[in-house]
Amino acid sequence: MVADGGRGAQGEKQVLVLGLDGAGKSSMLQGLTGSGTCLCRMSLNTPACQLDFLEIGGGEDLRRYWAEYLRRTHVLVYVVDSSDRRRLPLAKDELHRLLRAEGQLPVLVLGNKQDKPDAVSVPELREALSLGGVGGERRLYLMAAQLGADGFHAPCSLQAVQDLLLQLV
Ligand SMILES: Nc1nc2c(ncn2[C@@H]2O[C@H](COP(=O)(O)OP(=O)(O)OP(=O)(O)O)[C@@H](O)[C@H]2O)c(=O)[nH]1
Ligand SMILES: [Mg+2]
Repeated sequence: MVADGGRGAQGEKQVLVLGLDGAGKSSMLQGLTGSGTCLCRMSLNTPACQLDFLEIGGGEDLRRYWAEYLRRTHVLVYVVDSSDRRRLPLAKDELHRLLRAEGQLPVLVLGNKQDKPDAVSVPELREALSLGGVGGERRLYLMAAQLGADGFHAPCSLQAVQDLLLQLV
């Protein structure tokens, strides 16, 4: 691989996966890449390119490092636990901190755990995360997801995630 100091490596696209602890980041990576282990770095070969996923944990101690990984990233996946109503304001603040740090980066927000009875809907999530005001040139998508209820992955939603990522990188 050529060390180009930026986002140029042809064929390899870095997908940064962030979100509060327990949001479902590892569940998404396990579902997409089919790997049973819980590593924070995984690759997925598609006909178009190789998607290199990098997950940084969402615990309070790790969040302060999130922004440092944005520069080499082609697309940010931000996973939110839609049933964690108490921490939606925190998830919003952390997301907007990232959006301010990188003005152009494409973002896919996943409203995860839609299977849970207390999950907020996609329109409610758009409101709670203040996504309506994110405008300008940025490509930002919000998708409902159900990434890993007790090891169960909804294959359709994972395929949709992969398809959208390939459009965004
Ligand atoms: N009900 C339900 N549970 C889910 C879903 N996605 C993930 N989980 C569960 O939520 C818990 C946390 O998921 P992880 O994927 O480990 O979360 P994470 O974002 O990687 O968390 P950290 O690595 O600690 O930052 C696990 O017990 C998962 O099985 C979902 O869509 N529905
Ligand atoms: Mg994890």
